[in-house]
Amino acid sequence: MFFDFSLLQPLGWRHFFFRQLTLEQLERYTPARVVNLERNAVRADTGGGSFPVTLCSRLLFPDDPIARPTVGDWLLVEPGTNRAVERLERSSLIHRLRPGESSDSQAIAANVDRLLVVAALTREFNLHRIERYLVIAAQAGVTPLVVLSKADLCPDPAAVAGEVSRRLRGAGDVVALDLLRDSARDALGAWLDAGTTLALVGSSGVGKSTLLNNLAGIRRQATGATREDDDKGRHTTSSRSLHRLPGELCLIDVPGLREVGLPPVAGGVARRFAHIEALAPECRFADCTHQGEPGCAVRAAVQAGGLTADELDHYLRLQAEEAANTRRREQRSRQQDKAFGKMVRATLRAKRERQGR
Ligand SMILES: Nc1nc2c(ncn2[C@@H]2O[C@H](COP(=O)(O)OP(=O)(O)OP(=O)(O)O)[C@@H](O)[C@H]2O)c(=O)[nH]1
Ligand SMILES: [Zn+2]
Repeated sequence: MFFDFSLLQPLGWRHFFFRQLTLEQLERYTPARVVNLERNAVRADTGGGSFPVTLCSRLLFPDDPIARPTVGDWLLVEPGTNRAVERLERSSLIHRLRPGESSDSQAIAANVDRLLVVAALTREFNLHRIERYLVIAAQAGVTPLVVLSKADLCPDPAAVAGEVSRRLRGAGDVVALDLLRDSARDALGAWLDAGTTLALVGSSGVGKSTLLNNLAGIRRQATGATREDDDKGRHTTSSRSLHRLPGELCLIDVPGLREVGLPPVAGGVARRFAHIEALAPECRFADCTHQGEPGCAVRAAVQAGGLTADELDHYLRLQAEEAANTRRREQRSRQQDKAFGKMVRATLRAKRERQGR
């Protein structure tokens, strides 16, 4: 008796996941999507509502912490016991540098089709912060959709949208909205096919919950009151959830995502700034840093107006950050390997000594 897979489609199930299953797994387990994660409590859904699942120890303590199930992951669950025995390969993974002193990646959301980057058109508006999310999207291979909220508070939202759009260079879309009055579904409809999974990111107070409610068809009364200190701390829970919205949309909400350090893996910056990287081979020096060397094709592009100095400057800074994070991670894992090797040698030596006696 097989499970009815049509129940999973509104949850984002697709061929990519189905083809990972063996016949035996099909008979024994049910696929379930992780819809809530709070500390070690995991809830999943098979189409009929969420329920708690326990993770087998292999899933709970993988070699690489990034492999641990996160919101949006598909698990194979044993009916009856609700024990998850397997995590399916991900179609995408949004991750960032784990905040604090660590050099690890932190998984934010798995199996995401589009990254909804929300930024408010207020005094706190910051193009560089948006661009940072764009690198994270590029790293994950997920197309971004930038939602500029609070358009009603900005004298010329179209101009800002145009500026963001130029920076995107076709690698995503931009929409400016008054989230309290406009219909987000009308405005974003073209990008929201049934079965799409969105991940919602943006600073505190930019309107993420308002956008979620708007997409869910819940329109709160406009109070006219807007918080002035949008970027300042407001305590948010650590719970991350996947919400099911009308039109078979899944939206992953990541509260409290204020720090967005680039994950310690190369690739995101190069992909996001492919138009700059493509110029580098034209520089006179193969190791040109584009910081003032003669014959620099990248600086020449700035002179010619094809690139703004600000964009180049931010690219260089993000590139340095990504490289530093990656280096730190490699150093750490070398140290761990060394410590592990030392332990193995000590154990072998002890064994030899015991046998020698
Ligand atoms: N004028 C105006 N106010 C908005 C708009 N969108 C959201 N707001 C208001 O901005 C405030 C913050 O919105 P939220 O949706 O709570 O922001 P958030 O991003 O979910 O914030 P956190 O939960 O802290 O991450 C609320 O008072 C909203 O009513 C908009 O488009 N225009
Ligand atoms: Zn150069």
